[in-house]
Amino acid sequence: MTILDQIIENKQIEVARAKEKVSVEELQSSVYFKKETISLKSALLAQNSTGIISEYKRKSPSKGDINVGAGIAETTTGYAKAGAAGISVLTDTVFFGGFKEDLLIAREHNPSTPLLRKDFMIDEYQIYEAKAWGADVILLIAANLETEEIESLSKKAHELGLEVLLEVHNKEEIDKSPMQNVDIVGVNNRNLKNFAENNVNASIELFDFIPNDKVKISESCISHPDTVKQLRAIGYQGFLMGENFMKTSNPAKALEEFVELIK
Ligand SMILES: O=P(O)(O)OC[C@@H](O)[C@@H](O)c1c[nH]c2ccccc12
Repeated sequence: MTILDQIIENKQIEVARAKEKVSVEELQSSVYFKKETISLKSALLAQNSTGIISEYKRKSPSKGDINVGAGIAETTTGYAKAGAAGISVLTDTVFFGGFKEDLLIAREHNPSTPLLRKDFMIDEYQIYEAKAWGADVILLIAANLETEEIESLSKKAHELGLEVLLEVHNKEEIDKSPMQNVDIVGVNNRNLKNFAENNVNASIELFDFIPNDKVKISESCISHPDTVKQLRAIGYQGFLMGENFMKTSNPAKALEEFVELIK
C-alpha cells in the first residue's frame, strides 16, 4: 500500500465522520459562504507577481516534523507581507499536522490574499467545507482521482466560486484529466506514491503537455532561487514552496529573503 493509499483510506473515514457531525446546510450558513473569493489565478498573472505560493506545513510523511513552533497567524501574515501571491494551508491532521482552524485563522488575518485549502479531496462535502472555512482555491490530485471525480469535483468548486488547482505528476494524469473547470495546473515534483523526489525534472518534462489556457505552476522540492528563474524561463508562473521556508525558525523572513533573490 502506498502512502497516498493510506492517506486516502484515512480520509474516507474522516469525511464520513465529518458528515455525521456537520451537515452541508450548516456549512452553508458560515459567513464565508456568502463572501466573494479572491482569485489566485489573477494574483499569479499580475504583473510583478512573485509567483510564490508559500505553504504553512508543520510536518509531512516524507520529512517528519518540519516546524511545530511557527504560529499560523504570524507566519501567514508575514508571508503575505513578504509578497506571496497566495498561501497554501494544510488542513490534513493525521499526516501533515494541519487543522481546519489553521485555515480559519489564516483567513481571518489575511482578508485579501488568495488561500488554498491543501488537503486530499475525495468528496464534494470537502468542497463545501473549504468554502465555509474561507478558502479561495481547492487542490485536486489527479493521482488519487478518477476522470469522473475530477470532472464533478472541479464543477462543484466552480459552482461555489472556488478556483481549482489540479495537481499532476506524469503525462497520463494530464491526459486523463478533464480540464474544463480547472484554473491552474501544478506539476508536483514529488511523487506522492513513494515520495521520491529528484529536483524539478517532472516540471521541465511536462510543461508542453499542459494546455496553454491554464496557469502552470511547479510544486515541491524547490529551494534555490535559480530553480525559480529556470522554471520561469520555461513559462511557469507559479511556484508552490513549503519546506524551504517552514524549516527555518522564521518562515516569513525566509520568504522575504528568497523574494529578493528571484527579482
Ligand atoms: O515542502 P515543499 O517540498 O516545498 O512542497 C510544498 C508542496 O508542494 C507540498 O507540500 C505538496 C504538494 N502537493 C501536495 C499534496 C498534499 C500535501 C502536500 C503537497
